[in-house]
Amino acid sequence: MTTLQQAIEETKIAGNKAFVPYIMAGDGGLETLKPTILKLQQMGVTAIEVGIPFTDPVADGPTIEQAGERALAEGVTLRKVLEALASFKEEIRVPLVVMTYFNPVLAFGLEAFAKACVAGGVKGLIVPDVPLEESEILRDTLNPHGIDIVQLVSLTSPPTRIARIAAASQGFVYAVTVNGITGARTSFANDLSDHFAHLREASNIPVLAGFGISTPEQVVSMGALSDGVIVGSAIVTALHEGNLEKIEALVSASTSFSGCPNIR
Ligand SMILES: O=P(O)(O)OC[C@@H](O)[C@@H](O)c1c[nH]c2ccccc12
Repeated sequence: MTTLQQAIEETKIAGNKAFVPYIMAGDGGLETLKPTILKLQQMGVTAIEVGIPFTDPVADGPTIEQAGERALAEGVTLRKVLEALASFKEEIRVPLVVMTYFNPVLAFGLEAFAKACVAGGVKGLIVPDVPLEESEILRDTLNPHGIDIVQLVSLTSPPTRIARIAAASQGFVYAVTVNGITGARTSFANDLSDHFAHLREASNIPVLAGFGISTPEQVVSMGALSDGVIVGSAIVTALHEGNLEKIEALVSASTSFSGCPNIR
């Protein structure tokens, strides 16, 4: 079992759901990266998704796109983020999952990127613009360094594709809960339970739900269908506004499952 999967399984054993916040590295300046990660870890998050700012973030809605623009204006790059992580690696106890588009990785050089990830203590990678069919190169390069490649499943994936993605994904399966881009949503399709039941049946690693989740209530309802949640835009907004109470409320919703029979 990988470190990432292990961290998620531990939340399950404790009767809780995984809570994985997404942050935009360098939003507010690269010097905020360390205090932000340490703060989230202190709040009890399961893992942290560290976003790399990119000029053409095709899967992202306005909240994350704007956070990326702020970080780019601070001169933040993939290399600088990985170097910053390496500088306080010993203090990081939660697994970090880097989320980047493929272009910066290609520009970095795959093997050099893998080594820089190891130096930064990175445990997983999400590259949304590399489809399953092209993802072997990532696994071949990163797996020997102990880094998982997390795959995304969309709501519209047919069952045969869901099975292939679930089998290839490592650490966890990222179940995208909406059709479209990242960003807070007020409602979701109401037929998600069949989709999640099928996905969990097809996966022998945890299934986490992400996209659109922005309130404690949504953490609870999506957590009930899955092994945990990923929250991006709502966290990015709360960090930008310095609203730590909002983050605490979201995290504590993921632990409200204690004592409930585990539905899996
Ligand atoms: O922002 P949201 O709607 O809470 O969605 C999570 C998301 O931000 C994070 O996982 C993410 C940010 N950018 C992405 C691009 C693709 C896949 C996932 C992501």
